[in-house]
Amino acid sequence: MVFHPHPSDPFYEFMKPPEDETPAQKTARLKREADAQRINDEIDDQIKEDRNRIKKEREIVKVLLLGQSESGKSTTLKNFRMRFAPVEWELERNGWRAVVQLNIVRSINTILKVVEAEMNGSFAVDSDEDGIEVTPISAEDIRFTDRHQLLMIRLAPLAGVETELKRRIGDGSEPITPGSGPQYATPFDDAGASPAPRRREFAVRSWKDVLSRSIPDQPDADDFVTSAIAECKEDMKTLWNDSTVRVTLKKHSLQLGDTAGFFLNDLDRVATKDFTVTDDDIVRARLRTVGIQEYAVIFKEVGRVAGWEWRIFDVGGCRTLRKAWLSYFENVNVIIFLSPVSVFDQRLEEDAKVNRLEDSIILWTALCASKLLSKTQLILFLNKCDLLRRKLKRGVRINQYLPSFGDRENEVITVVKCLAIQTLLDLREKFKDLLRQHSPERRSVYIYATTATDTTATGVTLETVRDGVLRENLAASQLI
Ligand SMILES: Nc1nc2c(ncn2[C@@H]2O[C@H](COP(=O)(O)OP(=O)(O)OP(=O)(O)O)[C@@H](O)[C@H]2O)c(=O)[nH]1
Ligand SMILES: [Mg+2]
Repeated sequence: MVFHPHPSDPFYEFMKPPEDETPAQKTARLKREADAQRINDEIDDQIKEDRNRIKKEREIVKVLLLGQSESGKSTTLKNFRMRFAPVEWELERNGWRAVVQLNIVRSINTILKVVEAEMNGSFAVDSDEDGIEVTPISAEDIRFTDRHQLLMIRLAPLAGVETELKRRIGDGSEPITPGSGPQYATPFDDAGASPAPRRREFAVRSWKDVLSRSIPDQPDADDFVTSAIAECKEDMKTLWNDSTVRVTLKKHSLQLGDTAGFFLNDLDRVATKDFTVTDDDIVRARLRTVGIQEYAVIFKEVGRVAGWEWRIFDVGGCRTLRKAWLSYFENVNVIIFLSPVSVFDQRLEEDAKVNRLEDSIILWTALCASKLLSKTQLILFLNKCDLLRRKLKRGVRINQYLPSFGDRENEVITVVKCLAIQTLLDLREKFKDLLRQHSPERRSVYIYATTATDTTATGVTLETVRDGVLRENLAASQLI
């Protein structure tokens, strides 16, 4: 609507039409006024739109998943998406089939390499992608037979299957060697030395690239990879269940059952032509993150809030990739830090000198001390509780590796459950103390004991986390 001032308005004199205006002049004037009004309205709309967008962006919660490699960041992201973005989750389901298949053939090929080295009586520090360190051991107590030779021959095609799967998964994205290059213990440090990585693992820049590629809706039973895996099923089972092979793996300290992407106990189901991927398979499948992945999760209704959006960023946790985290620290609302609790007897893949739990502590301390992150809400997941229990059951103790922990030699805690709880309590206190000592200002941290592969329990934890963030946000906005 064109604005016409009232005769009492001081602008009236300026804006009133000339008295001798011809009909043509009047038409032109009215058009000019209408054009001016339209432009005005467009500018008003744009301002309104910008205001709404800025308001909405302020309401979007920016969440970073941080932690060392294999701490469970991507698995936590999968849980978020499974629980709160079920439609997209379903669309991606079949894309994970190839990742599970790659996990299977990699485990088998790893076993084959160790067995082969053992059969040859040789030892080698393998520098290829698996980086299996085969140490010399006496061959007397390991007796291989022709049956093993035959198995090796029959399973040899799986090397080609692994290459093909990597080509498919990596095609269009970029297989990278995450363990090489300058290393950063924390994102705030200068580059440290670059020791040779112990094991190199297949990685892609983003799942989106992998999963959005042309993936058939149904398993293709005639596909070369699926057929080859199905044909090798019985031999793979025989290899995995063979007692001589098990002794060999044990001698080389290869705890395959505890490693990422382990599916050898599920071969009857997963090594078949009509294998359909379950939720559990997806959370157990391992695909190392190299690039930073961003996913939006929209909560339909939380209390009285509807359509609340979280932007979740999943980073690569390897030391060579930590510098890249820094550019995501600005305006981050929530950090979910994952510290795997079962790793106290393990060393970093990228630097064999560093104990994995100590690495996690260094990283947590640096994040707590950062001024840039002093307003960020911290949430700590003490993850891989299932593996902690399994390790404790095997008799491995934290104070054998880190003497400052669980220093209660006189205390006899025989029940694994109690020991696990005690270890978790010790760790919780340690992480809390570090926050208290290093945070630039007083703040709290929410700590959860998690097993990210247990999707039911993790789903409940994520709801609690979401509700906690909502409460903190409301409290903060009332303070403002
Ligand atoms: N048993 C067990 N396995 C877990 C748990 N959390 C994660 N995993 C497995 O550990 C492996 C590594 O987890 P990811 O989520 O890929 O680790 P990440 O932190 O994203 O690692 P990067 O991408 O290398 O930084 C996967 O195979 C997961 O299935 C857990 O609580 N228990
Ligand atoms: Mg990851």
